[in-house]
Amino acid sequence: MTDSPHASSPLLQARGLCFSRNDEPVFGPLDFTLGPGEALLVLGGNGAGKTTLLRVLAGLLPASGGEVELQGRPVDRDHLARGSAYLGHLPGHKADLGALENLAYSHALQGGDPGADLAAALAAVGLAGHEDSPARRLSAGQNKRLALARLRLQPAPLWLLDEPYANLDLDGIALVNRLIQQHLANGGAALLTTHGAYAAPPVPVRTLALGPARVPA
Ligand SMILES: Nc1ncnc2c1ncn2[C@@H]1O[C@H](COP(=O)(O)OP(=O)(O)OP(=O)(O)O)[C@@H](O)[C@H]1O
Repeated sequence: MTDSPHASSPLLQARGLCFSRNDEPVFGPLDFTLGPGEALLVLGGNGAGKTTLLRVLAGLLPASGGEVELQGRPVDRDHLARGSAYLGHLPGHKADLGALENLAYSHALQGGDPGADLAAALAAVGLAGHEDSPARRLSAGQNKRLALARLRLQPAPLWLLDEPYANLDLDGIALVNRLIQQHLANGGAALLTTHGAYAAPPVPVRTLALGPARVPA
């Protein structure tokens, strides 16, 4: 996926990465690496900091300390945002725009290939026939599928998937697994969280355990 002079470096490397809120540690310090073709499952109970970690790696939140490198280069939040594709709990679609318009909007925003066949991308996630449906009229699972179409078109090597199986039927779960498999086979990497005992990526995964959530005194 990269032909940079740093191609032999891990795709992602975190050293001493930590995040605190109001001086209360949420996670870390964490040290981990993720190579091309690898998946890392972030484990931890409710409130352990899994979403926060993914948001820090997506450049959406500032780390409180530590360093992150992408393909051997130290990166700031802007680089993280550009070098990763984040699939969060909330799909972030424009409620009044149709599925195809939403996809076109996010695709343009991420600087995607202007020649991409967006209708085919919708069909590939099972949304053929919903091109003109406003996002507010899509079900939770259909909104997740629309977010998966966006993810599939994003050229970022690092995928950050927060509960990617949530709201999906069995066919949708298989779709996520296929997308992860293809992404890894293409030299990408994925960090993901899942609470679902019913779903896990069909690839060897390493795990990263976050500590238990803090219980207020
Ligand atoms: N916007 C916020 N403002 C203040 N505290 C927050 C905010 N978002 C999360 N937190 C707190 O940060 C901690 C970590 O939350 P986070 O969402 O990262 O946990 P998680 O491991 O993803 O949990 P879950 O499994 O329930 O999704 C929790 O204690 C949570 O209450």
